[in-house]
Amino acid sequence: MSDARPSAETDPGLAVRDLSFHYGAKTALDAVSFDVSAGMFCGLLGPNGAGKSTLVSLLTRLLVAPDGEITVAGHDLRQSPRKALAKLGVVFQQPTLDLGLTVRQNMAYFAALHGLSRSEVPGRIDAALDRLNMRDRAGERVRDLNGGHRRRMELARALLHEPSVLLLDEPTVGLDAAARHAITDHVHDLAEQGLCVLWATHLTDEMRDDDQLLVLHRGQILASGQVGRLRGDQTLSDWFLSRTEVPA
Ligand SMILES: Nc1ncnc2c1ncn2[C@@H]1O[C@H](COP(=O)(O)OP(=O)(O)OP(=O)(O)O)[C@@H](O)[C@H]1O
Repeated sequence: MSDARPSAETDPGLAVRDLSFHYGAKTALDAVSFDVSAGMFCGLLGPNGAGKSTLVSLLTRLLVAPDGEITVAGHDLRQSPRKALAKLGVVFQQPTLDLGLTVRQNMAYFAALHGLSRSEVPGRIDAALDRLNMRDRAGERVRDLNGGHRRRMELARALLHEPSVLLLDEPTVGLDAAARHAITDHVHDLAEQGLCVLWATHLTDEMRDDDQLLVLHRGQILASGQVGRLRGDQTLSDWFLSRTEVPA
């Protein structure tokens, strides 16, 4: 019988199967399964303690689960971690930029960490900055950028090694409304260009009706599907609260 699972060449998305994780006796994730395809913007929404950070840590291999399977662009994270992580771009919740270096220097440093060859680095940096409309900032020190531009730079940096899956952990924390809007728009554009996007948040207004949504609650997937279909006539916020709120 042939293996019906998509290969790395045909599946640029993210697949999670039966993923469980426990901190001692505490279950943080309980048999979580989902898929995010190429070109899809998928929100991962969950109240405090739902298990989002644990899931992000497992996807980035900061934690390793004894049970379950994570596949990035067709590569099994446990069996082929290098290949899988080479296809994953990550924007962590806490900024990880050197404020004293310029945008280009920060990106060049990251490119070196990824093992990109010297000759291809300038072109990759320009291309990634262009995608975020940040090329004119390349020579500025990060210290002189506002919060929104710093986040945009981190996003450009996450694209340097041309990942097919982009993972963002509450990427708008600490930004004002305009910057939040801009980052959300940029990442939706990236999904439209074909990236597979998983966006962890607890802010319902960052989601659009045609986005996909995973609701994580107490370590389990409580609901999944297209935002507009899930929320029906309710606001997403009301719909989400009605399912996840703990009665007073
Ligand atoms: N190091 C740890 N030791 C024990 N329990 C933990 C640890 N880290 C997380 N937990 C528990 O695991 C569960 C999931 O936590 P996690 O941080 O993944 O949730 P979260 O959705 O990211 O929440 P938040 O939005 O508050 O960061 C929670 O019940 C939490 O208390």
